[in-house]
Amino acid sequence: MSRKRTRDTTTLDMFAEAVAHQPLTPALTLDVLRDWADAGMLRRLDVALAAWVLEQDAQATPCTLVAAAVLAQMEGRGHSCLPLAQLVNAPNAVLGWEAQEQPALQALWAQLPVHCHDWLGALQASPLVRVVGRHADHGQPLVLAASDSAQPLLYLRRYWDHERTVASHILQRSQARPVALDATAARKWLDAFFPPSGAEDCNWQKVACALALRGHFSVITGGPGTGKTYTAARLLALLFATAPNAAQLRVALAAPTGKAAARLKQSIESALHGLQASVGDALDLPGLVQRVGAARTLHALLGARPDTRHWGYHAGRPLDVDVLIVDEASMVHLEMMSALLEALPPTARLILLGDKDQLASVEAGAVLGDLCRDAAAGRYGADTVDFVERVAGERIPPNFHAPAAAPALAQHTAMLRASRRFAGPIAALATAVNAGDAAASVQVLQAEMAAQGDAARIAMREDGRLPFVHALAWLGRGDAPGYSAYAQALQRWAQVQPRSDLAAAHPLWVREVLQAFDRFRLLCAVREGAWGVAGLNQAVVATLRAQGVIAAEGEWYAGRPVMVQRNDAALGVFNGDIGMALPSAAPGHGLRVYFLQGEELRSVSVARLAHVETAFAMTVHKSQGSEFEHTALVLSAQAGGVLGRELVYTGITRARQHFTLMAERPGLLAAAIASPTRRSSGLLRFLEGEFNS
Ligand SMILES: Nc1ncnc2c1ncn2[C@@H]1O[C@H](COP(=O)(O)OP(=O)(O)OP(=O)(O)O)[C@@H](O)[C@H]1O
Repeated sequence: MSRKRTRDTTTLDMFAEAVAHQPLTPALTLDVLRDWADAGMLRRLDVALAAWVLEQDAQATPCTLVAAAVLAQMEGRGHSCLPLAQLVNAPNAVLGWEAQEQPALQALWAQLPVHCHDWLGALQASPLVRVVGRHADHGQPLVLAASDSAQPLLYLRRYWDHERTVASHILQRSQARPVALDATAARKWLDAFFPPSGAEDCNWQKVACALALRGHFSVITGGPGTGKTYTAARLLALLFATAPNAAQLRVALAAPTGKAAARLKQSIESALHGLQASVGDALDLPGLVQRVGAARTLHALLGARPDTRHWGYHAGRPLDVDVLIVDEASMVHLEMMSALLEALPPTARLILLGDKDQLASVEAGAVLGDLCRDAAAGRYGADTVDFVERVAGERIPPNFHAPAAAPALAQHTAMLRASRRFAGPIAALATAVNAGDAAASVQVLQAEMAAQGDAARIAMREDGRLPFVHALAWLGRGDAPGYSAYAQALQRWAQVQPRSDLAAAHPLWVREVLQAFDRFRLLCAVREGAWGVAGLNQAVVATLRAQGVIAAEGEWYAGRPVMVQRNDAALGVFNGDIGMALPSAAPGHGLRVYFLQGEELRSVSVARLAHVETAFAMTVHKSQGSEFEHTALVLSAQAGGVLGRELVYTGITRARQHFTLMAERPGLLAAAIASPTRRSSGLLRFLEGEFNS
């Protein structure tokens, strides 16, 4: 069979033709998979797994090899396992290939067994596959979890282990005996922290605190501005107020990125200061603020060892904490969650905060989404309803009660439903997108543009004209800023540099430039292409050069915003941190990269920062945990399967005051809204006790 490195219809037709006229042997199967990798339909890594399976098991059948390659492909797309029956019956529902690739897929499928049980039989016969409940664990590289009642799932061993670890810890934590609680004291403090407002039927923030007081595990989810951090700060104060040994309470704050961690610490501390008025001298809140450790990335908290999968803290050397609050938990991938739960002592309380509807991590797993499957419905059991009424004085409305058996996890989960910060057209658009209603989303956009013209808070262009994207990036629109505000701040260096009080003026100027830059951001669905991160970064740099704002050449220039790509604990910079190269105050000391972390300004010499990327444009994935006054979401027609509902929702909810959508062609927004991302995972089945070995 010929090998071509481009994906064109002729080549793919030739694959289909060749497969149709030869008996399908394992060797031919590998050839087909390699051809697919050459055509860019699979990764070489995916085929390498299939080839390795055949090397190790000479009896491996074609369907075993295909399942192995697709499993590896799924892992690359963020799934923790492969739903086997779906692959057998509707391969393209799993693979999502384009129309021109269908004949090649169909030709191979015509030669493979039609029934899932034949695939299962082939996998079960392989010594490389451990069938859960049937085979002992000998370290087999693949794990098959099959049951009569539900879809069989095929795992790479590593992800099976991680899901099992996460599920067993969460089950233990959510089924553990409730913590002994002085209900009268708890009620007193809950009433003090959440005075009646009459705004909602049920104060879900108060409910969330009550639920979290009862156990060692709790999930607080909600959209932007629903008060997750506000609630978590009150919860901390409650734990402090009701702890027998409050003066020794060890509190840690963490998030997947440095920026989100710093933001969490800042918000918790300001919320605690704000509480002082309602507690007077009765509670030593400054003492509690002191007990809150530095906000850290999860990598730093767990003592990640660079370039290894090992962690400094684990079951044998647990973290030294009593309460751990993790923000932006939707970005915590399966492996990280597994490491975190292993390292957390059983007596410590874990509080996960996050928006379940946001994009999941790039890496495999969608743990928060899985854990929050029941969050909207509530599903609270009678015990929980009684407890909340007794301790918080809140009546959970009957439509949130469990109709029958109440799932253990749901009793530890609270969803905050009212946004305090996020209102108006941006919130209406986010709600319509989240509901999967493309027509309503477009209507919200059009109504705002028609009514407000240039002053519209949300706007959209779908005509695919790149010059408009470039103009937006420079000038913004109406009151919505672009990068010209940052350019002006940057150019003030000419006035700042000669000042006699430069040592004092320099940090103020650096803050001003960083804050001006943070007013606007271009967010992209993809990295490559003119409508991706690479093309838009180049375009903004070209505009800045043409305007004489930055140096005409060179990788490093004053005003270059960079995003850190790798954690470097020694330098104190972490994946996702954004800083800016600017002249240092000391003459002749060249450029340093300045980072604003909370209120603290830090700098690192450019020479020491090896793994960074220019950050005028960034992916939506990397923008999680950040917000900008004006956010522009740029949708490339090349984004394919990446364009999904969660990506659009996450992009919109990064906007504080203005949101602009720019699409390469009409219909991209509607298509994205119609494509919710479903990550395959067996976590809920683990939690329901279906897999127990
Ligand atoms: N019950 C409340 N009463 C008054 N103000 C509130 C209440 N809940 C939240 N807020 C305010 O609303 C704003 C948003 O709250 P907060 O930052 O806690 O939300 P969040 O869900 O953590 O937001 P994000 O999406 O940024 O993570 C804050 O200014 C907070 O002080």
